Amino acid sequence: MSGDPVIRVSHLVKRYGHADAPNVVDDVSFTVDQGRTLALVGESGAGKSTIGAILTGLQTATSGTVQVCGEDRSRPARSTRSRRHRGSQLQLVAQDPFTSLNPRQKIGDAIAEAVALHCRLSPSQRRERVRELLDAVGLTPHHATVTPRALSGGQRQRVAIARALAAQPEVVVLDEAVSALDVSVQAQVLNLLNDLQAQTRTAYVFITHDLAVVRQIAHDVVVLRHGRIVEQGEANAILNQPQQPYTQLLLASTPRPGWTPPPR
Ligand SMILES: Nc1ncnc2c1ncn2[C@@H]1O[C@H](COP(=O)(O)OP(=O)(O)OP(=O)(O)O)[C@@H](O)[C@H]1O
Repeated sequence: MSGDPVIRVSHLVKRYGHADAPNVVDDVSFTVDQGRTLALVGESGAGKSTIGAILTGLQTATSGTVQVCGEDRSRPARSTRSRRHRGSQLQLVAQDPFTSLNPRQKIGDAIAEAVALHCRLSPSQRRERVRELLDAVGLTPHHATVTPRALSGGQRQRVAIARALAAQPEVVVLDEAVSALDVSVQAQVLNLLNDLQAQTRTAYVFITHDLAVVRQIAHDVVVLRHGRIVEQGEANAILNQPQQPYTQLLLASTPRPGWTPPPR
């Protein structure tokens, strides 16, 4: 894998519905290397989630190609085996883990289920792996015994991350994964993601409308508007010296480090 991007998206186009419908993703190309975080940013309707849905196989591209770990993902998986194989390479963490967590299932069982799907382990090895995953995301064995309702939003998002990591994927796509959290909890989850990445070299595709979040997590940025790339490059360059008026406008509406709230 060394040196090869884990994600390669080339000339991606997506239209919903008839052939004359507008392209909601229009000729988008980017790569993501192992151990790096690419942020897809842009205002509502820019096409960010559609790109995430194509990467995760929930949507099919109209044209263009998507490769994950060198394998073509442009067509949907045909078999359960192929879906599982793809899941072992790429996992999704969505904005609201309530949609992916069964409200009646204990957290330990939810994580054990994800472990069992991707690794052949004995029951005792599986319990050990669940403990390791809970520990990796800053939760305790006690949390394994409760249902999602007993957890805070930040803790639920940690569970969603643990479930994604159970597959030991090369890539995690995070679609507005911290948007619903308070800023301080957001910072904790972003720190956790950074720490996990340093250990595992997992690549992240981070979908967000929030440039303050981009500042904390991204190595590279793709700025989208109406489905097209406005600007792309290293996060430092884009955030500190944006070249395009649209990026400048996005940045101007985002608090910067050192920003203090106006007096009340
Ligand atoms: N299933 C669908 N059918 C038809 N149109 C869709 C569908 N999903 C998204 N769209 C349209 O595609 C465009 C891009 O939507 P998308 O959700 O990808 O944007 P986004 O940048 O993620 O926005 P947001 O931040 O609001 O989620 C929008 O105009 C949206 O209405």
